[in-house]
Amino acid sequence: MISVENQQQFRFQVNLSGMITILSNHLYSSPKVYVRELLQNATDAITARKHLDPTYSGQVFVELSGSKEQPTMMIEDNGIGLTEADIHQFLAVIGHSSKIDSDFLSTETSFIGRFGIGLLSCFMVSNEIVVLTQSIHGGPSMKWCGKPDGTYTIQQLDSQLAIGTKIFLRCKPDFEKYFAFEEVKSLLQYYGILLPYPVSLRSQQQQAIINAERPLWINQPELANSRKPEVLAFGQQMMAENFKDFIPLTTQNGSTGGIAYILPYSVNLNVKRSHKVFLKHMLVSDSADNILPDWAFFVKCVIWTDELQPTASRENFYEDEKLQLVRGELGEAIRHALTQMSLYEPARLQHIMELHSLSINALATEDPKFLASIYQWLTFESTYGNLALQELIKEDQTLYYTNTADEYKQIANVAQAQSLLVINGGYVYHAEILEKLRLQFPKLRIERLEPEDISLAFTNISLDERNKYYQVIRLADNTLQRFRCQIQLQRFLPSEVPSLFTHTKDSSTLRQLENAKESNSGLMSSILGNIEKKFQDSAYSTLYLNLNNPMIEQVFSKLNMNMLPTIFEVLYCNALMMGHYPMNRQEITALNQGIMQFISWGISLETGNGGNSN
Ligand SMILES: Nc1ncnc2c1ncn2[C@@H]1O[C@H](COP(=O)(O)OP(=O)(O)OP(=O)(O)O)[C@@H](O)[C@H]1O
Repeated sequence: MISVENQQQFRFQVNLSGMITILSNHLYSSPKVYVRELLQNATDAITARKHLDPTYSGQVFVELSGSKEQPTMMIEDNGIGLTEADIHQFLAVIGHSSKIDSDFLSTETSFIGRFGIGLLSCFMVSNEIVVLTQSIHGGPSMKWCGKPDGTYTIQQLDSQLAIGTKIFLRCKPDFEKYFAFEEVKSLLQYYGILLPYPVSLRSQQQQAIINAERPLWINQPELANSRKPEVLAFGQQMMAENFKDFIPLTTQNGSTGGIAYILPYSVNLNVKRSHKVFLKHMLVSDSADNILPDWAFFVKCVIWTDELQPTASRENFYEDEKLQLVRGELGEAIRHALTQMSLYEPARLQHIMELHSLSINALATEDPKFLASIYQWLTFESTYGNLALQELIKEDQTLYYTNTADEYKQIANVAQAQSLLVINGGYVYHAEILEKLRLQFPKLRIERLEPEDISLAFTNISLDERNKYYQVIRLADNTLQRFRCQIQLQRFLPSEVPSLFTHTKDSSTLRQLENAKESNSGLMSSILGNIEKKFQDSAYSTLYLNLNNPMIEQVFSKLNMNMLPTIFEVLYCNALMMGHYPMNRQEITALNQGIMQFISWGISLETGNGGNSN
């Protein structure tokens, strides 16, 4: 064993160029972010100076010069500057930031930077970073020169500079486009459009003011409603979408606010959420996906916040309690605005709901209060057409709804012809919403309709008819017994529908078990077989045959008894297909044999042999 006295301590060595490769390949989305990091540092330096003198007004100046082959950039701020000690402590130590205490995750800060790595992003576009700086705390002006191999030099300047910092970058070969005037201008605008102090850009030939006007409603989103054209134009500029409507957002403490622009087209639930977020006036992300509740996928937001913590890549925010609170409150602001619209601007709400029913429905299933305030405007497919619930309620009858689209398809024709109001609950969230409404508002008379309930609207055949067709009904029952299906001869509308298949819950379970058994073998199949036995006695389905239908009428009154078993089997299989029920092996075989039989009858008729053999 090595004794403690013999142990030697070493320091980790950092391979800076390796780290830069990691950062540029995995942390930063593009070399463009060097502009963001420089602008952020300048902003933080101005904020730090403002802490000492709140009346101080900051400014940032960017200059592009050098030759076409090797352009250079200089960014100058009149912020707090750095002393020689600051340089050694912060500029030259990777991962050390002057902007935060050691326990940075729990500390609130008025600065954007916090990780002490942002400046390294400049090495993506330059092989040298030169910093000239004069601290507000006095001391000589300093020059620091850092290289990507991890070496740096530091020297005192002979002359005294104005308080602030100038950073110089010389472009690496092949990165010239990141130093082009238009590119730098658009990057500065992209990140710095909302900065509260002037940012300007100059080259030998051109100059530009980056953030000429800062909208008034940025600090007071409630003002946005009275400046609609301006706010919509801002949305167009920010997100290149032709928005028509928006909802201003603020949280209770006022530290986060923004504009939720309503997307002018429908989107599906899986659409990528991407909101633009400004942190302390600087754009940090244009693809933040965790700042609003999931249901709010019908809005694209511009958010500004002073309180959230960005991740090191700046592309998203830490999932902490603060973010959860902010997300909840921003969601609440949208919900509140929609509820207010339901009271005072129903047409506006209706328009939004038509475009974004999926999102609104998702919210309605989550939130009973919201559901209560907007349910009248929810639109459903029904046997009376596509109508808002308030129209359907006016009909003054029970609102039946099916649980699935298949159930609806199966009974819609019949229900329609009998003026029965049935809603298709098969769309995403619809059955869930109707069930919630049923429990929340018993007065609305909403009922779940099982396919077997539809027979309530059928007319029984007369006693005479029953006697007349007794033999045929028995034969039909016997034929379909092997499918555990019973026959009901009734009259219903529309008369074009010859038959209708319905089944009980047990029968539905049994059908699923049978199908599962067919596609499994061995042990699994015998387990399923045992379960199946439990349902066999109670699992009956019903095939309603419609005596109003001329073909059924003929089947019962005119046909040769020999042909009937095949006809009933095919009618049964046809009704299954119409109801979109998967068929088992026995049923498919019956259908095949039936079709063959019909073909052979057809041929016999053609050749004059009659059509009554089997
Ligand atoms: N323009 C500037 N004025 C004054 N100090 C600066 C300036 N730019 C950089 N610094 C100093 O250099 C340090 C390192 O900067 P860097 O951008 O690497 O990290 P950061 O801004 O602290 O954190 P982050 O990595 O989150 O951006 C800063 O903490 C700050 O002390």
